[in-house]
Amino acid sequence: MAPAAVRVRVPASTANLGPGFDALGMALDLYARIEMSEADRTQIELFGSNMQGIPTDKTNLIYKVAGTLYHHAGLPMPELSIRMDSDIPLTRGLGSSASAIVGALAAANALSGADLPPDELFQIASGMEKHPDNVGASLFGGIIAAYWDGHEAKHVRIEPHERLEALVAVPAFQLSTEHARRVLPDQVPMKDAVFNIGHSSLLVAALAAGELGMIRHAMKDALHQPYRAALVPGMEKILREAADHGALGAALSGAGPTLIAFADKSEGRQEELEAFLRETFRAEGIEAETRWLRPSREGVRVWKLAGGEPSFEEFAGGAE
Ligand SMILES: Nc1ncnc2c1ncn2[C@@H]1O[C@H](COP(=O)(O)OP(=O)(O)OP(=O)(O)O)[C@@H](O)[C@H]1O
Ligand SMILES: N[C@@H](CCO)C(=O)O
Repeated sequence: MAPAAVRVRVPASTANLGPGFDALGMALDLYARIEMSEADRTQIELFGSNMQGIPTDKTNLIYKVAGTLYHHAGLPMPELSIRMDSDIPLTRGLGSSASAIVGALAAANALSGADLPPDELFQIASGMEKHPDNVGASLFGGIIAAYWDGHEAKHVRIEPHERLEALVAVPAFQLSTEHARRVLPDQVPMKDAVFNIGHSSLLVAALAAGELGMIRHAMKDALHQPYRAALVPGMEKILREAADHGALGAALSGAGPTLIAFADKSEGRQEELEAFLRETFRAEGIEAETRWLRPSREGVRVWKLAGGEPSFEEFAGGAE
């Protein structure tokens, strides 16, 4: 039976991990939350500072994605009451759009009673986002190796190593994926393609085998980061020197402008690495907020509400 209301919690994600352009993603323990129920008239309420500028009418991405799910399931689209809160900064390379897509699909899937299997949601989400890296991570959690060929997406999930943690440096400016894809060339030299196949393969093997020491050799890219460097001052220096300050490896997170550095929790050089990232950005005149995150082992989680649950504000504040 379809529930009267549902809530979902969906993780942020970092895409590419350097060489795995449009193919690798990792879920991070930073979350967005959505509550959805049927209503007489559509109403969208957004909470928190990360929702600024997001529309609250039927052009809202959450509402539109829910419509796609109902359409896909062959069900009539109802009017909806939607509430959303997010700790994921918008348009910074931490997968805010993927979290919105996956969160809305999972919520509408449960609310409608369609109960499509997770892989079907993955197909729909990959088609919407046009690459499977962020949506796969937000949906399944952990680390995802995936492709989407324009018709079909396939993935394998890798369990993150228990000592792996990530430092993100989030600059105080936005960079849309659309803009950061426009600077990429249509064609690349064969040697760059071969470079990325080798490094991406090594990275996947290192992550799967838990060989953290191999990450610094593998996390190098010739397909997108060199072209995007001009959009993110300080990025080249961070990618070149982060390992000298205790990082296992560093990459542009998704389409940027956030930089992400991975570390081994047991090595104890967190403060040095954090200062290096912040000061490198500051030397370019950019304020960046730094934050340590862990991989989120869990992907999107759904609760069907029966009544008597804590308020949405309490849920958004961490109550479950
Ligand atoms: N909760 C939301 N509700 C509605 N629209 C959203 C929401 N979250 C993100 N979006 C839309 O997605 C856009 C950001 O998508 P974009 O792909 O450019 O960046 P990102 O997903 O944050 O980063 P990246 O894809 O590089 O990891 C926002 O400007 C907004 O239009
Ligand atoms: N793989 C994508 C992630 C951003 O959505 C890119 O780098 O453009």
